Amino acid sequence: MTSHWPQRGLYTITPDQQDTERLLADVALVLGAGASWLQYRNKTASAATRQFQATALLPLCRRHGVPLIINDDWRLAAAIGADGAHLGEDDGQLGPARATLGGSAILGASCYDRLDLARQAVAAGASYVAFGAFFASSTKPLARRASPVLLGDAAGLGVPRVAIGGITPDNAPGLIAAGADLVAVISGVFDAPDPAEATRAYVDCF
Ligand SMILES: Cc1ncc(COP(=O)(O)OP(=O)(O)O)c(N)n1
Ligand SMILES: Cc1nc(C(=O)O)sc1CCOP(=O)(O)O
Ligand SMILES: [Mg+2]
Repeated sequence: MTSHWPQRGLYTITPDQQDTERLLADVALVLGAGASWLQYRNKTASAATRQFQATALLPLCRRHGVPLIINDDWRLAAAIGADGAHLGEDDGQLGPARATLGGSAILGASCYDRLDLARQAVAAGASYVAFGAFFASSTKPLARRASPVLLGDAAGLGVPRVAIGGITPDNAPGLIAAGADLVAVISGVFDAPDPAEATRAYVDCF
């Protein structure tokens, strides 16, 4: 269901950035340097700011041919015409999201350290499954931890496997070798002194 988008590569996720100009400038650098997918995630902004920032990111993503996926809120994705949504355990059901966003939308599901959740997610309409956290994450220090073995165990699900959590250009190759199709990164890209250079370092892992 994600077929017209790249099925491998760097999946960048935005940080909690309140300054929209800075957000757009950093995302432009990252997309220009070869990121394959972008997720808009802002856990601290108001609903109005999230709508404003997500709307502003959409033409930028379109210019670079990169899908824009909205974290947590499939209704926002539908409202602005984004390419998909990412739902975790507290973010509602996949079924209504798929019914509203349509068959070609990218619909991601957090599966943490659980293959059973991944199987259920695919049955409910997920177009990719995400596992993590594989390493200690400064963004989410309390994230439960997953083993890379899970990525191999999920090989037969028929959807891309996304790895997340504390991923760096040094540890990404091990996850890719274990079966990750995309690696999802926040701080390793957006906290780097040069986000474009950091992006290229991840892209070179594939
Ligand atoms: C690609 C990807 N994987 C996992 C998550 C985490 O989702 P969730 O557990 O809902 O946590 P929050 O991101 O909402 O804090 C994700 N966003 N993206
Ligand atoms: C948002 C998120 N979800 C995780 C999970 O394990 O489900 S880990 C995580 C944080 C990812 O950020 P960073 O690349 O800075 O570690
Ligand atoms: Mg969530």
